[in-house]
Amino acid sequence: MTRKINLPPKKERHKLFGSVEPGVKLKPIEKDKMPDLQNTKKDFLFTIDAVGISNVKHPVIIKSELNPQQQTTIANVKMTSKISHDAKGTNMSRFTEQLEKYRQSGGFVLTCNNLFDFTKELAERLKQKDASIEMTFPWFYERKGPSSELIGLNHADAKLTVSFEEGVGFKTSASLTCAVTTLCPCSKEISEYSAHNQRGYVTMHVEFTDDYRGEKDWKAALLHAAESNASAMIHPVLKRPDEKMVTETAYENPRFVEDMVRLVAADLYELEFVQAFTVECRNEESIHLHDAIASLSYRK
Ligand SMILES: Nc1nc2c(ncn2[C@@H]2O[C@H](COP(=O)(O)OP(=O)(O)OP(=O)(O)O)[C@@H](O)[C@H]2O)c(=O)[nH]1
Repeated sequence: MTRKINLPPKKERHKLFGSVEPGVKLKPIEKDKMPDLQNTKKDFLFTIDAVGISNVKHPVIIKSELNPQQQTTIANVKMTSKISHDAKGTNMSRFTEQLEKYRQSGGFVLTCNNLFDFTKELAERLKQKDASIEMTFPWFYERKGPSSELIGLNHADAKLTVSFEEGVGFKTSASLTCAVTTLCPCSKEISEYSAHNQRGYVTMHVEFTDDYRGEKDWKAALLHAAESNASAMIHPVLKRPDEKMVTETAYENPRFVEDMVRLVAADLYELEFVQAFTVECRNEESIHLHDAIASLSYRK
């Protein structure tokens, strides 16, 4: 039989588990009477390149050339600024205040112009000459089966970074990691039949040209650069006719990890809004426990 419990009131329950009455409090409770340690001015020896907050989860609205053309996703946000050697600390609360301002104005929309305004205002709010924001988020896009045209959602990991510095201007960069299929050319060449294949992850880091304002959707462009050069694309929904096409397409387009980074680099080279790039490919080898990796960097 279940034991009947004589439940005390909540306050008593808290006491039972160790809560105590508040102690004597002598320190001021008014903001203007509190010491402001972080605003102490003295020679603190070193200038700090970046101080701020990271790992902030925040809903953001992103636009895309691919369907769905607008979506709300969760970004992991990092915001920083420099502080000079004569200031003890930054004002941490102002980073989240700035984020909240954008949320309350109808949601934080991740466009270049919005991030330019955001970083400039953040620098002003912090009374500093610079500010940066980095947004990492999953981006979802529709993918059709090649034969059935049945739609499902895929996603890639995206990162957009904007930095503002007084007298210098804005710097914008981005990264995208997406999954592809790669089929081993060596395996195809030496085997009587079949060829092993694997899921490859292509990561592209790009610096945008100074005049880029998001006219072309960088996410869709980077995704295309990776997928159009792979052995085959990854699909959420495949019926048998689709599966046959994907399998044969991979066999017709074998790729080493080296081939992948060079071919993707060629596409990024052709994108006018890209100033510099790094391409990495990591194949989760199906015939090994280890991964095969390659990377290259280029500045135009
Ligand atoms: N600078 C700094 N602040 C920190 C750190 N960790 C936590 N904080 C806290 O961030 C909180 C808010 O700081 P501020 O933004 O300077 O708060 P405030 O001075 O009341 O706000 P303002 O009126 O905007 O200047 C403080 O309670 C700090 O203790 C840290 O490592 N560095």
